[in-house]
Amino acid sequence: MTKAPIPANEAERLASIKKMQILYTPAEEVFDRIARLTQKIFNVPVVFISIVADDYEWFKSQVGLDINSGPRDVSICGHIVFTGEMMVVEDAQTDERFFDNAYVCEQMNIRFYAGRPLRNTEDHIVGTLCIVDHEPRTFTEDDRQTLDAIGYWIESVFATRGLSTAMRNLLLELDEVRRNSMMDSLLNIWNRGAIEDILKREADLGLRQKTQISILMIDIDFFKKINDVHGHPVGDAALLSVVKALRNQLRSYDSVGRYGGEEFLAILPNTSQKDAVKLAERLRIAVSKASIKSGDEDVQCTISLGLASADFSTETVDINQLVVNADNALLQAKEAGRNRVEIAA
Ligand SMILES: Nc1nc2c(ncn2[C@@H]2O[C@H](COP(=O)(O)OP(=O)(O)OP(=O)(O)O)[C@@H](O)[C@H]2O)c(=O)[nH]1
Repeated sequence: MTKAPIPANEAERLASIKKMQILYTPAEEVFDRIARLTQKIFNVPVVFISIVADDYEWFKSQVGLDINSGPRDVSICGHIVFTGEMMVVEDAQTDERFFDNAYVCEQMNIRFYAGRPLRNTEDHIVGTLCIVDHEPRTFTEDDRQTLDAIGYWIESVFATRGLSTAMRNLLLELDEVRRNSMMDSLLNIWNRGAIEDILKREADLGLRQKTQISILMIDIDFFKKINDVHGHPVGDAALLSVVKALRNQLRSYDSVGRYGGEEFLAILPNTSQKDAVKLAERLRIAVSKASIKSGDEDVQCTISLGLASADFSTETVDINQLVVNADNALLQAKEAGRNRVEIAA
């Protein structure tokens, strides 16, 4: 196996990645959508957007892969970071650089690989967009141009990535190990401690900037029954499907975290009650339309939502009380029959 050489500007490259606040962050819908679309366009089983860090590579988004990082010294993407060029390996098993690579042979069963370098706004190569097949493939000039265009799109997203100030501030304070410990490992969203921290920061910002804030307490309806009837793995798949539907509708500067087993807290900064109601309805409908496979059966689930809003320009806001209010509204939504949004009094 040929190890990828380390670029001459490695220290600057790593510092530039750090500034992006992208490593060990929750999944972001925009990257996941691009990865899913790439999979459809090329009809490949595996797509990933990797960020190549000091001694590991981490996947910002992945389709068809159940790992989210790997060691850099066996990373094929590391070669692209070094050369800065798109790399196509039509059959990794007959390529002398990769035939005995641990990724190729074991973990990822890579036969075909194409990767396009991804540059950030400071013109550093931070990682790659990769497509992988378990069979050898040919890659035409047209295919190269398509992969290049999608890579360009990801680079534009790097440039305009709209995280909220509260989330950016939290990320700035955390090293990668702590970031990882603040995420829910099953759902790849913030855990309860993190979402509570973000809420406090949003409240501080709201107070300073005299804006409005809305929060949503969201709970899956009759979730116990899904587990009991279809089993825990289908329950897990249902959780993932709900999160996907929520993330699809939420804006990049909204935050969502797992508040309890099947309960989520969404924070909508700069959002009036009127706009939050519309968004909550969109979330409710999106979840009700999603379905999960259980054998031959399609399993559907719904959510109940409690909404609480506050206006920092006209009232003194107790953020803990706001959470209690959203929780009470959620309880009302449950009592009123579920699959509905209730607004806190
Ligand atoms: N599969 C799976 N189940 C979980 C997870 N976390 C919590 N649960 C289950 O979620 C269920 C929650 O059930 P309840 O609190 O009774 O609520 P419910 O059935 O959704 O009923 P309502 O909220 O009243 O509509 C319990 O059976 C938990 O075991 C998880 O990570 N995976």
